[in-house]
Amino acid sequence: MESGGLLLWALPSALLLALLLQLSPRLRFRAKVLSYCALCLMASALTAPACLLWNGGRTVENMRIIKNVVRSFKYLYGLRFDVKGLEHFQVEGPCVIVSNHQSVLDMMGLMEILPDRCVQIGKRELLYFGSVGLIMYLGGVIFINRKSTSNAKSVMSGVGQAMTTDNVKVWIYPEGTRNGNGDLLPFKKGAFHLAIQTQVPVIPVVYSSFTTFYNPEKNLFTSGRIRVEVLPPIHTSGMTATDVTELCDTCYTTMRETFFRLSGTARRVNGSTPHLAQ
Ligand SMILES: CCCCC/C=C\C/C=C\CCCCCCCC(=O)SCCNC(=O)CCNC(=O)[C@H](O)C(C)(C)COP(=O)(O)OP(=O)(O)OC[C@H]1O[C@@H](n2cnc3c(N)ncnc32)[C@H](O)[C@@H]1OP(=O)(O)O
Ligand SMILES: CCCCCCCC/C=C\CCCCCCCC(=O)OC[C@@H](O)COP(=O)(O)O
Repeated sequence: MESGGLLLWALPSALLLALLLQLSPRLRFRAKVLSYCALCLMASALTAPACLLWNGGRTVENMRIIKNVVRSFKYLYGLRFDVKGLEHFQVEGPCVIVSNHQSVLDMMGLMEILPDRCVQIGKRELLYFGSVGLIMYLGGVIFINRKSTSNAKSVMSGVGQAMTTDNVKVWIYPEGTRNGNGDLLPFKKGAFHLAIQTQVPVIPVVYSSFTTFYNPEKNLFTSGRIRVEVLPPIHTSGMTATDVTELCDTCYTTMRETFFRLSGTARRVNGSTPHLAQ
């Protein structure tokens, strides 16, 4: 096609698309989320060869490369992180880090503060997200089958051994799924079993609510500021399987209080009308 003809089609199409994006908040929201997914896919495809060349294959060392790439994404989406308590990551040896999980945007918050030699536990399905699955595999992400408790448990006990022999930290989202409703879901216990089985500290990390700048129900995806707090380690030496529930409850209560404080929002009591957070 001649360049004049191309211009005749391309220009009005671009203008029409821009107009549609302006008119429809839903379309604008979807386009922005889609752009995030495309960015992740593209960045992963470009970073994977660098990981292979630099470190030769699947290793936690690749997380440093991934982290440096992902940390630049926040500028594209106007997101800023105010981080407190990073000194609590300075523990000797392995630990289990637990944090709240609100959306796919959490990857940016994760990479903002990810300590060295730290891998995440992720659902098995992520492995099939094209280049994103590949980069996660290369970074050493541990994939679990959430549909099979026995499989998840046996993978987790293998993780425990690797943590101590390879001096690796593990990052787990104890809610077990994304939750953007302005509260925390009840915690699953795998992270706390792992910490007690390996006798390593649990370090809770809390991200403030995204709801003021990211809310799929309201087609909202704007720039925003996220407050992050790394809480002091909870030591597990001497704890046994009978302490799992108490450890899990302590973490949940502390993280939920911190979440409401950081978000400056209301506290829900048994799903009822929220009371103002103190
Ligand atoms: C360069 C550009 C890059 C672009 C960006 C791309 C990528 C960036 C790269 C890397 C980033 C990766 C980030 C990955 C994030 C992934 C996020 C997720 O996928 S979250 C979902 C997956 N994670 C989890 O589910 C973890 C939390 N879940 C659990 O801990 C669960 O307990 C479980 C182990 C999965 C099991 O769950 P299930 O529902 O099946 O059972 P229950 O929890 O109810 O437990 C039943 C029963 O078993 C006991 N239990 C649990 N675990 C253990 C254990 N390890 N040992 C012994 N017993 C265990 C539990 O206590 C229950 O018993 P009881 O009721 O008696 O207490
Ligand atoms: C050739 C295959 C093409 C596949 C296309 C896949 C498109 C998606 C591409 C990129 C998305 C970027 C996602 C970054 C990683 C997000 C990790 C994440 O947040 O996973 C969610 C998981 O914690 C919990 O899942 P659920 O809330 O239980 O659900």
